[in-house]
Amino acid sequence: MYLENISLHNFRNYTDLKAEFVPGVNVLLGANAQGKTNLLESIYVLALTRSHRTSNDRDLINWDANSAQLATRVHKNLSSMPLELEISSKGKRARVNHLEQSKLSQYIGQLNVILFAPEDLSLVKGSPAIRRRFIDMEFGQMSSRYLYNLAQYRTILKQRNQYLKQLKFKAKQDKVFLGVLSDQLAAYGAEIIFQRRQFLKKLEKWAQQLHTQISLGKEKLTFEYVSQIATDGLSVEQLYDALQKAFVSHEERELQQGTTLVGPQRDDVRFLVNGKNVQTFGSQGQQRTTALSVKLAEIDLMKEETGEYPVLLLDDVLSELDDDRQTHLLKTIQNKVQTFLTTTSLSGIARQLINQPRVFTISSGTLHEEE
Ligand SMILES: Nc1ncnc2c1ncn2[C@@H]1O[C@H](COP(=O)(O)OP(=O)(O)OP(=O)(O)O)[C@@H](O)[C@H]1O
Repeated sequence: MYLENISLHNFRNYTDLKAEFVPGVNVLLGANAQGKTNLLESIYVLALTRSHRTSNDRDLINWDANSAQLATRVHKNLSSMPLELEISSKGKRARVNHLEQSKLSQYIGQLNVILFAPEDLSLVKGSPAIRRRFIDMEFGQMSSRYLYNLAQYRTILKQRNQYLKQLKFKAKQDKVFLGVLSDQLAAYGAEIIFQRRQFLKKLEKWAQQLHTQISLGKEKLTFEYVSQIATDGLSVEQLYDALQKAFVSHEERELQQGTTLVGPQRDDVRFLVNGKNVQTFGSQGQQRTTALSVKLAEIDLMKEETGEYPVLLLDDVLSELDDDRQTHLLKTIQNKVQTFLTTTSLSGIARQLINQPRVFTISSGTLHEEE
């Protein structure tokens, strides 16, 4: 799939922007703080209805305005379709083919994007929360059922945590309602863990191939799902039973601490290179290769799952990669993945590897196409 164009009204520092893109590589060139990342962010927001760098939607609206409008035409399945998103203090409204969607989860998935930024190294080096967010965001784009399970789980988790806090201060504890919440949580939690494991299995297959290529056959990348309960090879029903048992065995501690201690909100994924945890034992280079392989693997996985390649957003990453990795990345995307890449200079980029890029210069929220 690719974006034919974009139109932004009062999004960040773009008061009025209209641009046409090429299906190949679109280079966004400009000095610092001109709006390069804002433009990538707008594409990300059009895909996922939320930003990758702020959870406060107000930040996305121009400081002098009350609402922002974003629109694009997405080309896929040999035709094209308009997507529109409005962000205001009242919330978000999304339209597909001019039809308003009653739920944002119905809108998400029409446009698939993969964002790659320098901080993606934290996917390997950072906290488990970063990896959970990665799984949830990427997998959520491919499965509305997963998004639904996640939303249900989060709502019940919040209720259960509130209830645990209340119980903590009660002399006489009525645990019947806690049992009901635990049961619901186990049901959604089991689905989530099952789907995550399936997703990771598929992603691992693609990431493994890429990692082997980039490391010239020297390294084998594997993934491991990390949870307080045993999850290996278990069905949804078995995971449900395991979670229920875990809630029972953790009940005393949960009551003391006033929070839920087991479940997918605490799980993690470990990346292993030649059987060793790359987070603790990997060199800087191995960690970079792992992050790159995992991100690039998403491109192939999305194609496998949805039938279309996603749109790739590269925020200032080419200059961060050494020549070999840069070459690998550019060869992977060449002629198949629409790519938007931001850079402050073209000098560090192997331009000969990019087939007929369209170069836009960005300055103070305006765009000019270079001849
Ligand atoms: N809500 C907003 N309304 C108006 N302007 C905004 C808003 N949010 C951010 N900006 C402006 O956008 C600019 C930052 O743009 P952006 O983050 O896209 O920079 P960039 O071109 O990617 O630069 P760098 O190369 O430093 O990352 C800043 O000048 C900032 O003041």
